Amino acid sequence: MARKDTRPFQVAIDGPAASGKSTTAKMVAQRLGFDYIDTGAFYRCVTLAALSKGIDPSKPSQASQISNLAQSSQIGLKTVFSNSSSSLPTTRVFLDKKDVSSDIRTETVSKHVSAVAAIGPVREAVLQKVRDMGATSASTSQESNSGRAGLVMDGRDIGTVVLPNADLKIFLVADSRVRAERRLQELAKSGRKEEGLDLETVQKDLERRDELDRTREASPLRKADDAVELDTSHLTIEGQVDAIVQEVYRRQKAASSSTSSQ
Ligand SMILES: Nc1ncnc2c1ncn2[C@@H]1O[C@H](COP(=O)(O)OP(=O)(O)O)[C@@H](O)[C@H]1O
Ligand SMILES: Nc1ccn([C@@H]2O[C@H](COP(=O)(O)OP(=O)(O)O)[C@@H](O)[C@H]2O)c(=O)n1
Repeated sequence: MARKDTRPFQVAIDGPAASGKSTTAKMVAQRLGFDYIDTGAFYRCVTLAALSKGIDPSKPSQASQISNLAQSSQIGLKTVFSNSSSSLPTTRVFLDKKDVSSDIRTETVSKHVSAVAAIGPVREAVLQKVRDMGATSASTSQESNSGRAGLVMDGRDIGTVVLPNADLKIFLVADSRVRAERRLQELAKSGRKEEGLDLETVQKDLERRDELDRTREASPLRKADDAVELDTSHLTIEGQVDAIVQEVYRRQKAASSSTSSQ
């Protein structure tokens, strides 16, 4: 799609759970000098806020309390990029000023987050917060390698709802067994693996969450018509990052030659 204005180059990355979205998005942002927003972290924060108040997100009667929490919670993200292209950027997540980066990644939060994200008013509140953050980052973005600022956002509805005019939309997929193996390994490595948690359970939970995300009424998980699908099952992280970075360069070049020929 040719770009009509000078707004930052936008990359939207969507896909099912543990398909590699946030790792890839962060590394793409680092390579290009773009900003990064992890929208899943917002839904995880609302879920954590509800659970810590003793609210059970699986009960539909609690939806309005959870929606109020989504509105009133203050959510912040801080991504620290590295100068070395081989080291992974880290994102710290703050809920009402408290660092909850680790607390929002537990299996308990993962188990409940899709029910929370299916509540319409919760999505409206999160969408507003994400748009506000996107607008702030657009004005403070680093200059990209190609002299342009940009933004990478990942989630479930970025290409369809949050950034419907994104310059590049990627839909990341991977076999659910492979995704479960990667998620289990990640939990073990970070010390967040709960006692007795096995591969079957992780795979079933990812599949259950994907089903909820795909079938909900409000902004379901789906590939945007103009998204490029990338299957990461047999790719390395570097391979998938490189494929996206090359596509950004290709589109930037095409957009600047179409502007200069006008
Ligand atoms: N191509 C890949 N090969 C091996 N591991 C990968 C690959 N892509 C992602 N991962 C790992 O899979 C796990 C899940 O990736 P993550 O980026 O958190 O996914 P998502 O944001 O889609 O949930 C992470 O531990 C990440 O390092
Ligand atoms: N844009 C988004 C991002 C996440 N979500 C919800 O938030 C949950 C957690 O997102 P996440 O990106 O942190 O999940 P993982 O793929 O990392 O497990 C998803 O399962 C969705 O239910 C959403 O509905 N819309």
